[in-house]
Amino acid sequence: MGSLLIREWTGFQQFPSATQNKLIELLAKLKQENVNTLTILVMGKGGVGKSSTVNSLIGERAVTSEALRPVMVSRTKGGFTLNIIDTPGLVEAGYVSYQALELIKGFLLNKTIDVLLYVDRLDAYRVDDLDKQIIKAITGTFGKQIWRRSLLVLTHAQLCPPDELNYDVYCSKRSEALLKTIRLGARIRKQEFEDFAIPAVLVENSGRCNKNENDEKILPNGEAWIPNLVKIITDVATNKSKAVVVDKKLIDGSGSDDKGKLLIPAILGLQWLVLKWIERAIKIDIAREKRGF
Ligand SMILES: Nc1nc2c(ncn2[C@@H]2O[C@H](COP(=O)(O)OP(=O)(O)OP(=O)(O)O)[C@@H](O)[C@H]2O)c(=O)[nH]1
Repeated sequence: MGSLLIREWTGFQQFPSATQNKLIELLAKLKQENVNTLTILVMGKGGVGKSSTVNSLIGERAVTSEALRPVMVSRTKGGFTLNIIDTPGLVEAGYVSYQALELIKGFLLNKTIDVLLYVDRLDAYRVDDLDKQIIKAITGTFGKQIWRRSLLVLTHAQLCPPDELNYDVYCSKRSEALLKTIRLGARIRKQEFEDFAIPAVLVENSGRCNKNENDEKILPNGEAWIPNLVKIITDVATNKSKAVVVDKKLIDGSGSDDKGKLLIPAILGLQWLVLKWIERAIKIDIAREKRGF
């Protein structure tokens, strides 16, 4: 982290004062809980709006799109440090990019992930097996616990739903479909998943996003989305679950496969017993043949 450049959070001044006031309140709340640093990891497929969301949160064009490697942007304000890690898309030629995951893993070594933003588009209508494979790969890399520290972020939220569906109904259908995919891909029991409820948050990064009378960017339902996104991030960061420490053990053991690894000695032992049993049976057979049976 020697070369890490931590700059003053000047982009903060770009937010309208109504947003600034709400953010100051949220930062004060974090301080009360002794949270002085937040490290947010942003992941998802390519082109879903990861970099744009990072820039919206920072309030400046801090990262450029199509980064081939993870990039961390760090900003400080009043003793608080915000780190946001933008990552390359997790799909390459229609498959999960394990190369991208390896790069992300390596970059995260010795860092702690406080919150994961899993980004997808609100205006995509399908969830398919590839989505499930991506969730599986993330879970395999960081362990199931990462989902307790995550938010589902849906970009392109300023849309007109198809088939004249009501906006809220459309949004909940899309987020439910993605949350179900997360549950199935991460193999989390339904009850457990419902207990820790991953929040879904809507985002509109476009410069053409509508604004309210206070100049804040709003969603079609009138909600100012930047303060709402930051609020949900702070809720997740303080939800009493453990942050994900990316150490060598996690990287080598790759999280959720640990249970499988524990079974390896048992399987080897069983194999040895079976071999011994076969050996014994063969010896008995040979002895019988010698005795002329
Ligand atoms: N209308 C609209 N466009 C968006 C939104 N978010 C991102 N975009 C656009 O979608 C395109 C892709 O956005 P990026 O932020 O580069 O997406 P990314 O996920 O970082 O892409 P990769 O770096 O390739 O993985 C860009 O042209 C953005 O301007 C959004 O909320 N609304």
